[in-house]
Amino acid sequence: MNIPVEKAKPLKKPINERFVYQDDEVIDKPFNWVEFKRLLAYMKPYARQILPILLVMMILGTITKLTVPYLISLAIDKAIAPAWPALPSVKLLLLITGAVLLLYLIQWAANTYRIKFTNIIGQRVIYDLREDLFKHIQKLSFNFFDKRPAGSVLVRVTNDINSLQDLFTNGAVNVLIDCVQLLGIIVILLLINWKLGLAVVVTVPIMFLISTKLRVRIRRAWQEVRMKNSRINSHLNESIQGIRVTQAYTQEQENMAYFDDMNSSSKKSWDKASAMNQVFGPLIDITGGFGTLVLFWFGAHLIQTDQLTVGLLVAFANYVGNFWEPINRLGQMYNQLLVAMASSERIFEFMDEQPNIANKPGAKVLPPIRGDIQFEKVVFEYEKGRQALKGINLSVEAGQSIALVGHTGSGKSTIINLLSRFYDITSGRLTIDGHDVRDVTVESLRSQISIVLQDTFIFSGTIRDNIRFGRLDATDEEIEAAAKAVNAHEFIVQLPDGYETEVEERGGMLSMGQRQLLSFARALLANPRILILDEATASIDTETELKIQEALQVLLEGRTSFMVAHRLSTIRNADHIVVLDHGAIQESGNHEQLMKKHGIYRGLVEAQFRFL
Ligand SMILES: Nc1ncnc2c1ncn2[C@@H]1O[C@H](COP(=O)(O)OP(=O)(O)OP(=O)(O)O)[C@@H](O)[C@H]1O
Repeated sequence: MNIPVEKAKPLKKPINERFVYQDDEVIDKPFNWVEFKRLLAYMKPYARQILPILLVMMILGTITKLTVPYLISLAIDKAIAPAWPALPSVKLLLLITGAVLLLYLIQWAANTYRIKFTNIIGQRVIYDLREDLFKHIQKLSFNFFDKRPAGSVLVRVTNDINSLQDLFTNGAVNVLIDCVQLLGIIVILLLINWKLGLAVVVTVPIMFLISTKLRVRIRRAWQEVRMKNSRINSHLNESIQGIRVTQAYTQEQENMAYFDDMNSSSKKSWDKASAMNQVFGPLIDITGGFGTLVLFWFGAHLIQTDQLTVGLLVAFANYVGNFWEPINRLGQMYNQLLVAMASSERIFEFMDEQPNIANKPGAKVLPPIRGDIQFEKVVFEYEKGRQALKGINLSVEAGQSIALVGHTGSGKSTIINLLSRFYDITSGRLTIDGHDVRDVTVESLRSQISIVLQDTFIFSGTIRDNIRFGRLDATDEEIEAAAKAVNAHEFIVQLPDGYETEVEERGGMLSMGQRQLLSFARALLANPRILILDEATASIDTETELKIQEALQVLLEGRTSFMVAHRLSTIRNADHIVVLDHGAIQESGNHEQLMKKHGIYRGLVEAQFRFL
């Protein structure tokens, strides 16, 4: 019988290949002393105040902890077993019990304060680190962000700093305590009975080896879990940001399948890691049990041969019980340290990144400018060998309005990026009032230029705060005056709380036009000599456009302005229209002059007219 063979479906691109998320997790890193010292330097400012207290608490805690087993051995040998002739045994027992109680109390107090101060140091260090990192990232130039997805920057400020938090709040000080405790126990064991001490101490390296080896594997397994979770986060972030596009193209199923894939892979690695974790406990117990076996077997022999008392054997067992704890923790700490080192490496990598655009030594403060701008044979490359601007010559007088026109990718945004010195030109010269932009401080240059971008960025906060972003010391009256001047006041007062209305990040509740008017008010408040508008009127309705046109007149008044606009109707009144093509100026002049030329500009205007 012929069974019909189902025709193979054409292979779709596997969904796993659709989304590629960079793994921002370094699985294994050798210990790096230089970085470790750099990390410890963050503790320095607090070391003098807090470290001595910590040390005292640590020593107190350890001494009290290690004295208790010895007192118990005394109770057994001197009070319980044979009565001491000098003192009635009950009295001695009571005395010892009181002493033990007191010691426990001191130990409790010392530990409480130690934990409190460790947390204080840890939190302060993390606060400083996070602050330093954020401050530094804010200074980095555009080309740094061009190279990295926002998610990867975010992960370093959050996840990596958090993984250091563990090290500073629990780790660093506990290592010290554990080392002191371990050393103390070894000395006491050898003092009580060196033979038995040696027999027990020999098991330590075995225990340490098992603990470290196994923990390395467990750590890797958990790192894999973290890596997979981090991918889920990236996908989640992308999915939420792009939810409108996903729904518009009905890609929910595909997205779900991909998410499912990642989710189950994360679950699998979690199962694996947790299974390994479960092996660890019993294994340590078995080794510990083996140590105890040696202790009692050899201890019993020593008691029989009168080399040890019962009380001392109990004390021994007690010390040995306290012995595994620090060893176990030290192994754990070592792993934690390696993870923290990987994180700190990534953090310091960012901190060492130098902003490309920095004040050169001896840079002057740009005095208040008039607004004359000169581009002299300006060449610019984002990437070496690929010229985005090919020798631009442009002379702009103070107060003139310049419109930049051209096909997509012709270099319009690049020109305005260079004006604010977001990038440095590759060759040529760019001057403002005769000052080369590279010779003046970045702050003094940018404070005299305002930029209004097409995708106006609205920060979460009130409407008032968002306008005030233009000049932080502006009064409420100045803010409202600016809003009135650009026709924004009218819509603001209609909002539920007027100027105090809280807008979500990116201004989701405002329309495009409203966002634009807000950013005009922000720019007007800053009162810059040079104003840059990037496609400011691209996507709004005619009525809002009229309002924006009016606002623009107010905004442009008396300033040098650069306007990038795709709607050519909005730039008809510009003093000078510059037509760019493939990074070079092809035509320039005012609207009438360019229309007469029958060149690119006229072509663009006619094309738009036909389209309308
Ligand atoms: N950050 C960047 N890194 C590398 N190349 C870039 C970068 N930004 C722009 N370019 C390239 O530089 C050229 C000019 O881009 P620019 O953004 O100035 O064009 P534009 O005229 O403003 O285009 P549009 O009208 O589409 O905004 C393009 O070829 C673009 O691919």
